[in-house]
Amino acid sequence: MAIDVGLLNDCPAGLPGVSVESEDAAKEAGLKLVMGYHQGHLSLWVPGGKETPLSVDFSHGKQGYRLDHDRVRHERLVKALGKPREDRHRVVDATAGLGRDAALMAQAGFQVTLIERSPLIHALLADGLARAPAALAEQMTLLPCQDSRDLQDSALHAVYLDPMFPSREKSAAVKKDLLWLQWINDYPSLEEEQAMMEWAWALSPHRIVVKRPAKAPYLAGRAPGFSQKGKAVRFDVYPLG
Ligand SMILES: C[S@@+](CC[C@H](N)C(=O)[O-])C[C@H]1O[C@@H](n2cnc3c(N)ncnc32)[C@H](O)[C@@H]1O
Repeated sequence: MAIDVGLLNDCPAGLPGVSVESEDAAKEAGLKLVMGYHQGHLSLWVPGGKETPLSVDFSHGKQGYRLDHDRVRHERLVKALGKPREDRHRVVDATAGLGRDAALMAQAGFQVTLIERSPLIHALLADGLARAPAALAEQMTLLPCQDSRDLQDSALHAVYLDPMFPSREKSAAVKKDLLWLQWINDYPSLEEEQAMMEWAWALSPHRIVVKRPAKAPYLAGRAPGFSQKGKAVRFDVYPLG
């Protein structure tokens, strides 16, 4: 079950969580995470913890480096997407999360529609996009917080899926941001995975690309046409036409 997050007074209105006056109050209330503004970014962090707060930043740090024009075409995700055909440059990122993969796809030249159903993660993403470089932000459209399966769309190059998958590693080895995402999100059931695949199929994109941990079973048990394999993750590609 997802945990409750402490919401400081400066958080956007309407988010789910427990209102707290201060970080100390969140800690005293036993809340594992708190949300508020840190250095001008909407952020999530462990109250009283030493870890750097988590926010979405498309300009600096590791993400900024990966977005370099020359590097992006070497990314396995971009290879898995292949070259867009005709005038189909649009990709639906149905599990947008913190928008990292969406930014790679946008930088590779795709027009990306981002969908995120967790209100807290959606708020982080919206804040990051509001600060993103204009050229990148123009390639990315964040829809209002919703379940992607409510979307009907057509003429897509690809639907991209990166649903949560339980980590096999011990907590200390799991990256901080991944661990925190795991705290506030529930894992999809097999039925949900199947529904996600069926929805993606029904949109008739040229291909569906699914990100999985390297050793994880195929999403919804469906074998892909081929995979782009890396050490830690692989991208399963379902060419549809
Ligand atoms: C592993 S994260 C994705 C990380 C993302 N690829 C990135 O680069 O930051 C999965 C995200 O998908 C979202 N999600 C899962 N099922 C969804 C659905 N049916 N509709 C919209 N969002 C969904 C979860 O809330 C979670 O934030």
